[in-house]
Amino acid sequence: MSERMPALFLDRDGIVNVDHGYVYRIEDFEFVPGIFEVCRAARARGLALVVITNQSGIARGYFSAADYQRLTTWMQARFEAAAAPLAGVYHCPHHPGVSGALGIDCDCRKPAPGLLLRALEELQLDAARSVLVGDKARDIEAGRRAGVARNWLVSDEAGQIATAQADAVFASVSDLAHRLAAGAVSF
Ligand SMILES: O=P(O)(O)OC[C@@H](O)[C@H]1O[C@@H](OP(=O)(O)O)[C@@H](O)[C@@H](O)[C@@H]1O
Ligand SMILES: [Mg+2]
Ligand SMILES: [Zn+2]
Repeated sequence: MSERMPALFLDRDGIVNVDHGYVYRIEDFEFVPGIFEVCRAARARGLALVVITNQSGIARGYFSAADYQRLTTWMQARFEAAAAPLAGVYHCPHHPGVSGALGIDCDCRKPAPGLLLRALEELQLDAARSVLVGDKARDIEAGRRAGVARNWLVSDEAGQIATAQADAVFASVSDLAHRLAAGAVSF
């Protein structure tokens, strides 16, 4: 039996790309500075890269599942081209506050741990050696509930670390990239 790999779980909006609000068009998808450096550092340490994202814009009718998939396919190609291939991308299309089939109280919308638990199982990942990077308290909570060992918050809001119960806080993704390069923090 092969050994489970550790992972770097990445929130999407706010960590991979600038959160302009329910982004679904390629032309609105702006990579956050430093994200590829962080991902290459993780790959160099043997971590699989997995994106975990709430996409309630689908349930809300702001964009379609096909729109989401088109952007995701393009994003995956950009990661490949940056020598940081993604092992998986998991999304929650639901929102409990809307009508329709996707208007459910699901187990995958963060802070619920469902997407992480699915990725851990399907990709045979080791939560105890994994790291999650998110920009919201709900990302940190999902990571903790899934048993991810280290849950890091990127936030420029003072006081967020205590509220979010994060294991570390970074002012920006490029701040994290610089600290990794300097050896001040490691995967
Ligand atoms: O950060 P991740 O999980 O990758 O994705 C978040 C997005 O789905 C959107 O989530 C929304 O929150 P609500 O889903 O409406 O609560 C808002 O925060 C939007 O600005 C944001 O674009
Ligand atoms: Mg986010
Ligand atoms: Zn869901």
